[in-house]
Amino acid sequence: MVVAKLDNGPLTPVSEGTPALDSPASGPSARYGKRRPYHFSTQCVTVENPLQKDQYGSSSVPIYQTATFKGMGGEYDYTRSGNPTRSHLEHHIAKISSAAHAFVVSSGMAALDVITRLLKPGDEVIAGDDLYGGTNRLLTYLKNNGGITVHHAHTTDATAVVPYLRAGKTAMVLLESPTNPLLKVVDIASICASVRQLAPDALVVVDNTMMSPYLQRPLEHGADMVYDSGTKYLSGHHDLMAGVVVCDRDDVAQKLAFTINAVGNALSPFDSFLLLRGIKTMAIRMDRQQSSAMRVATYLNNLGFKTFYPGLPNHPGREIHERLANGYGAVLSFVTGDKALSERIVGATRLWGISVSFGAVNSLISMPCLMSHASIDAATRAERGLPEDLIRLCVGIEDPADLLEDLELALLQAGAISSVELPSGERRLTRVHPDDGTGLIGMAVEKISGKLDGVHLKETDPESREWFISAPGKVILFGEHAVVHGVTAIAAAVNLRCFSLTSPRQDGKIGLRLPDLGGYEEEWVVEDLPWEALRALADGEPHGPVLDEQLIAAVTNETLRKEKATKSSQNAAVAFLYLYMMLARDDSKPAFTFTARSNMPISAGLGSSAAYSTCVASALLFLHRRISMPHEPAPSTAAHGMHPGHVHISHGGRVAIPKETADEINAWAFISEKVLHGNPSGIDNSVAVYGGSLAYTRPGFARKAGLDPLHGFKSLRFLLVDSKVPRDTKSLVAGVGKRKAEEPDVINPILDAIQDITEEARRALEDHELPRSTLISGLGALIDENHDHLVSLGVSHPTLEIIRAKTASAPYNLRTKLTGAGGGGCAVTLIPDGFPDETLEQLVAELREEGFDAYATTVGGSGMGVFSPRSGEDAEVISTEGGDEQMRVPLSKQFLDKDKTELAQWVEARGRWLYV
Ligand SMILES: Nc1ncnc2c1ncn2[C@@H]1O[C@H](COP(=O)(O)OP(=O)(O)O)[C@@H](O)[C@H]1O
Ligand SMILES: C[C@@](O)(CCOP(=O)(O)O)CC(=O)O
Repeated sequence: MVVAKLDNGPLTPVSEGTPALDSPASGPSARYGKRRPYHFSTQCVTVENPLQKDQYGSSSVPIYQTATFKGMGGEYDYTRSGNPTRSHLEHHIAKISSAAHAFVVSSGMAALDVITRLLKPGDEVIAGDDLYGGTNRLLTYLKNNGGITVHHAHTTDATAVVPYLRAGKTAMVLLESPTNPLLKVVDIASICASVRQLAPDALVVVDNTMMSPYLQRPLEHGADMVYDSGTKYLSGHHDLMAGVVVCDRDDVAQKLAFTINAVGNALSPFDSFLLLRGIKTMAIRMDRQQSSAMRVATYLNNLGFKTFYPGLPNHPGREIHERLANGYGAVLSFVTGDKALSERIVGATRLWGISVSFGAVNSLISMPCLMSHASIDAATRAERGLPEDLIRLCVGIEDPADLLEDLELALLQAGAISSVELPSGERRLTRVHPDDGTGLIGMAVEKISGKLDGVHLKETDPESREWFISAPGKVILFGEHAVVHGVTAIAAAVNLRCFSLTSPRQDGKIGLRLPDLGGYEEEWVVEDLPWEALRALADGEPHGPVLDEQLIAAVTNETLRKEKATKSSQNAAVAFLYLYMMLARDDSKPAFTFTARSNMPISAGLGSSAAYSTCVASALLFLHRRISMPHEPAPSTAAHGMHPGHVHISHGGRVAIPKETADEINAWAFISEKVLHGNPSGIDNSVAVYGGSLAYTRPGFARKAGLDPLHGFKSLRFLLVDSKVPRDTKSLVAGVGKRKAEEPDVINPILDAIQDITEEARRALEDHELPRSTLISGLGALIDENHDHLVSLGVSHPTLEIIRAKTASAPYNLRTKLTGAGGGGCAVTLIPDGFPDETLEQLVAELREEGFDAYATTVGGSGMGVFSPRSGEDAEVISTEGGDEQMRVPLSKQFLDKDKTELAQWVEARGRWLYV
């Protein structure tokens, strides 16, 4: 065959005798006398087969979605053996590949399977040493089970195959160029010449997936067969799996056709249609992909990362590649010098998807040793020179500016580069070389302050680790609203919680991710925060009762400058920034991302804001080193020798955080609540921090203030019903306050009556002699009474009354009141002992039918909790393709992606939590 150099120019016409001839192969240059073949991109879109004209002239090839064809002696009888949609596709692929024959099967590996079935026991195969993991796996299988001998040669050196070539023995030479993932170039033409000379019967097979027929056509360099994973560039959209085999030799084609029919792995009609559709845009996609890939490779190379891409001037195989191919493709890889650093980079990208495979319109990032090549064992990977820290980038068609920016932010965030502001005001990016691992975390953090003052973090420093913190929501049984004005309230922690994760970053920024609030995500450069507005607290100085309005205004301004903020996300961000700044110390302003997710309804009266505030306060106090977290309690040891041993009575981590630490957290959670609510009583954050159940009286009023744990509460069952009517605690609390000021004679007696209720309830709950049935019926009556007072305070809502009526109706006969701020939100229903489960289920179902959500809850559980996973250990290893391609998903991504219903169980199962 003629060796055609494409240069985007005319294609070599398909070889003589090919069934693939059709009219669109020749183009519109008749005005110059002789018609010339169309260019490649034109060939891609002109799908026409003169031997298979459509009866209706449909301009797109129809999907013959049928297994069988009627009649006898027709062209098609059974789709395993042949199908018109697939025939069109095969004809088209043969045409654009300038091949005599093309076959399409169900995946790239299926293509290789069909090809290797040409081998028989005793045959020898020579393969490269930088092979795709799946290819390696199949060859190993054949070696162990098929009597095939496999030699791995360093094919980058064309002469390396020569010692293995044995006439009559070598049956197949398997090549790939450039190799995946190291982008090594193999001189296919020169190896083909050696094979012809030394083992003329051997078939040279080339995996051309990295290039596609657009950029490289190995048949033209002497190969016998070429296969592609059609899942990649040919289809381009990662919405199908396919494999393609092309060849010129009729005898080989016959054998391939036999195998495909015999094993039944030909591509289905629908996937054939999709692949045909994808091919039409292949050239235009790949043009964009490879020009962006060149920019990305140049960028990384200029930063000093060892980058593998045949288009780079320093690539050792560039000259050979340019002889063989018409472009450099869109896959490149680079090393960072540190596996953990590479994992952080991969985890920090957002636009680049973490995924195996390549060739699609979306850009992907992966670590081959953990993913596509994980099926090659670590020792073999090392032997073949596959670096464990290698990152592979597969460039898509997004705007290259976005891709570069996302990569740059990830490199910064991971600590692979630092951005330094020069005296001129310009920013310079510098590669940060990984540490040599002398107990330091393995990264240098250069502060973005204009001078390069490297700061090393130790693994033991809280800022260098990830931390989970969680806090419960609450149910107020008696006394909401009144508690703001000094009345005692009774509340308990519920088994719904807010969970947060702090992940360190190295780019001098703090990030806030609140997926529950419309996916709010923002970040701030720490140095650029409005520090001039801060009146810093002296060491140990408490915050004081009033918020610093100047700082509130300054941080509010910071959040206003950001897009996408709603009122609630903005409030949450203001609380976060206010605490961050108030708690910061001059010498340490840690950079990290704080992500919070909650499995309770937000703004429904269950204290989501206090649970969030507790997470924020704990994380910030801790990362600013205002508090320290306790060590895990030592396990029990048996007496041995002179040592008496030590008993550790298992408490599941409870009561491990000392009271002084909890008090400090509570004080700051209250400050965050003030930012969110204006005038909170402090009951919500107290429950979120201390857990359990308690009677709470706010300080500053006539009654004795305090926080007393209650015990009887724990054994009570409740149903929480969310009316789903949104409301705003701040304005409801302010509304009652206003009425109290305007109509004290009406409101004060109501508040006193509520105090009587809470005192009565408390006495009953603490009276252990009281018969259980008397307790339950008494509490039911108090619930009704308290609710009526809340109605008088003007904080009920028609939906809450509907819920009350429903739960009070037969056969349920239950007592319900609003809980929390009211105005919508949740109602709480007391479930007496022995209430049948089926009846409760029926009630829940009926409430759901009416559009409400219901949660059966246990109360009185743990308060705030903390847990730090060991770095790196917790990256989840999940199997992807075929069961043994693995990928490690960074903890922060897992946390973000977990389904809400599984969140609590997943987070709590990460390890040993310590609770207040
Ligand atoms: N999971 C969360 N993520 C971020 N902010 C939260 C979260 N939960 C609550 N908040 C903050 O708390 C506010 C809700 O407070 P509020 O209306 O009092 O409801 P609740 O009765 O649930 O405490 C939200 O608007 C938001 O500012
Ligand atoms: C109304 C009030 O008593 C409870 C507020 O609870 P919530 O925000 O609705 O969860 C106010 C308070 O105690 O701060």
